[in-house]
Amino acid sequence: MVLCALRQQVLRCSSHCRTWARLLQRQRSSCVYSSIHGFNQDEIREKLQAFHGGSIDLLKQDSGIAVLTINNPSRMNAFSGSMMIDLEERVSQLENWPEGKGLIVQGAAETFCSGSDLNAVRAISNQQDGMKMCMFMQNALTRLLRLPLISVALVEGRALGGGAELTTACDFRLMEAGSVIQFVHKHMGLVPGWGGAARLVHLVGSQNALKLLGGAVKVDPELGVNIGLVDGVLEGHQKTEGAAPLLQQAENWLSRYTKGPAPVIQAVKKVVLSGRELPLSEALRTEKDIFGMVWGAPANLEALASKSKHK
Ligand SMILES: CCCC(=O)SCCNC(=O)CCNC(=O)[C@H](O)C(C)(C)COP(=O)(O)OP(=O)(O)OC[C@H]1O[C@@H](n2cnc3c(N)ncnc32)[C@H](O)[C@@H]1OP(=O)(O)O
Repeated sequence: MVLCALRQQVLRCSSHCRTWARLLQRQRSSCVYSSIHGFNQDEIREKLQAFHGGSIDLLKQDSGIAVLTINNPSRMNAFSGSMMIDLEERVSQLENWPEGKGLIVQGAAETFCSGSDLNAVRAISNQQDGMKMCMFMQNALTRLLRLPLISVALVEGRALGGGAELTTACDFRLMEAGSVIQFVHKHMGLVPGWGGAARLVHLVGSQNALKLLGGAVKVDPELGVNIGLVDGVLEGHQKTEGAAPLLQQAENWLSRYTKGPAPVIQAVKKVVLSGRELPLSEALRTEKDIFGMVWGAPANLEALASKSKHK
């Protein structure tokens, strides 16, 4: 009897291991570009490294919510080349965080991010380098969006150009009253290249995306909420007396979605992600695999044992 139960447990474990392996394989293929697309990650890393300044800082908290800070205040948190590399490394760390549940992406010193560092942009303004930088950032931001964590961009001050694109690589966007998201690319003779246009169309529809990009429209919190780009407006803590610090407000907002055991929250994100990205049949098969990982797992057994009512 005991042997039989043990055998069943071993079988269940090895089936979970196979499912994990398959899902991990899918996660590894999170990148859009690889060598088959002529993309050489080491080559572009070396080039980007030459444009240093600033950092991307990661704080993993015991609550399971991490904070990623874009930190280059003297340039309004513009992305230098070394920050692009930092971002990719921080995403790798988050991909390997079993206790993780949520992520807040913020800018340092009360502003979000003013896009690419224009000094680096000028230095690599030839077409080939621009394309390589674009592929590197699309890979990093696609992996950010595909993390098994529920992510929020906390927009304070300005999110311009690539900064606006970065907000779309999170599941949700929160804006402080008075802040602005603006796809200024048109004014720079550009279009988004970090995947921001494709994600924007998914978020707000092609009509609204065309208006925002074609008009380089300044999106304030009210417009953002109206078109479905923005999920919540936070009180400016400096202007509103008694308001909690913005990061605290964002953590409170996010915590309603991250409450619970990490494997369950990660599974929630994974089923939504597969529904969002995969054709229906494949999404259904992935959902089945993910379901198999939570079914009969500790959180499920505990919930069954507690005979909870959902009142
Ligand atoms: C595919 C990616 C496409 C892209 O992201 S292209 C880049 C798009 N972003 C931009 O064009 C932003 C340009 N900057 C601005 O419009 C303004 O600086 C901004 C952000 C509205 C802030 O204006 P102000 O508050 O008046 O402050 P300021 O202009 O004096 O800026 C303070 C210091 O920050 C610097 N800065 C701001 N954005 C930068 C950027 N993207 N790259 C490099 N440096 C940047 C700015 O040059 C200034 O430096 P400094 O004090 O003059 O040494």
